[in-house]
Amino acid sequence: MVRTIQLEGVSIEKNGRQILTDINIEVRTGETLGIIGPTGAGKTTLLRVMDLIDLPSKGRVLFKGEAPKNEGERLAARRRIGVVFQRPVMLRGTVYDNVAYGLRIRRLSKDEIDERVEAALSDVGLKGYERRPAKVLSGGEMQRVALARALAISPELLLLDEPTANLDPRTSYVIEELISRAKMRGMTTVVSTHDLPQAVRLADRIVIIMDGRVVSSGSADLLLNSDSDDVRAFLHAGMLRPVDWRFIHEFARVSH
Ligand SMILES: Nc1ncnc2c1ncn2[C@@H]1O[C@H](COP(=O)(O)OP(=O)(O)OP(=O)(O)O)[C@@H](O)[C@H]1O
Repeated sequence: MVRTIQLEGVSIEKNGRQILTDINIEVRTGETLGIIGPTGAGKTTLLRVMDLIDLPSKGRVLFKGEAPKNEGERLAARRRIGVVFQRPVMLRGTVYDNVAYGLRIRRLSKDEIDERVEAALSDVGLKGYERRPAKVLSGGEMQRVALARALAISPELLLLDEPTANLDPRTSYVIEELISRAKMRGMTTVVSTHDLPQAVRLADRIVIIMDGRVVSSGSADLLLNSDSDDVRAFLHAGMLRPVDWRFIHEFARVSH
């Protein structure tokens, strides 16, 4: 089985705080992996580790089977990863400039940049926004520009941190459809979310993290039938009894 990224015994400590402990996760090429967990569990930090920004205090991270051996290799690997964080950063300039950013760094031709920016903006439903200043967009629009920027580079790994947290239901639906279409094209995606039905709709496998540790992982069905106390505790922490969770799962399946 081909793996795009693997975390082996990864621990992260920041400012004297243990944030992630002994994480073992593999992301298989072509799959969508859902990361769910309560607020503060370490989901964003986990995505930062997968984006090769946060370096483990212990353990190692393999991208395409290899751990970057030096700074040059780490940066080269990072260029193959697209990421959208929860609070997207807009660069100065227009929407076009923002989406073109990674393509210019990669020194693509002007024609190819135009083509890719147009395709990515149309994918996220923002065709016609090219000339708008990015910094005055609404939160939801910024989120979509950030997603277009990540998709435009045709990443080998797409990391999405709560991609619909600030969006209205219709825009959330557009984004979910986009993630599903990217998956159909073979995109390897990791999506962190608070939204359990969303995880069930999008993910092939789900990892539950609590207090910086993986407490369970597997298909939605496997989690549903889990008799682990930790998983049940999470469902309760999310104000969901197992019976609600079961209902959500059925609903997600029917409404997909
Ligand atoms: N630089 C840092 N120094 C100290 N503590 C940190 C640092 N960064 C994150 N943390 C702490 O680590 C924990 C995990 O943070 P993280 O942002 O990864 O959680 P999360 O699961 O993404 O939360 P949320 O769902 O609320 O976004 C939190 O308690 C946070 O306060």
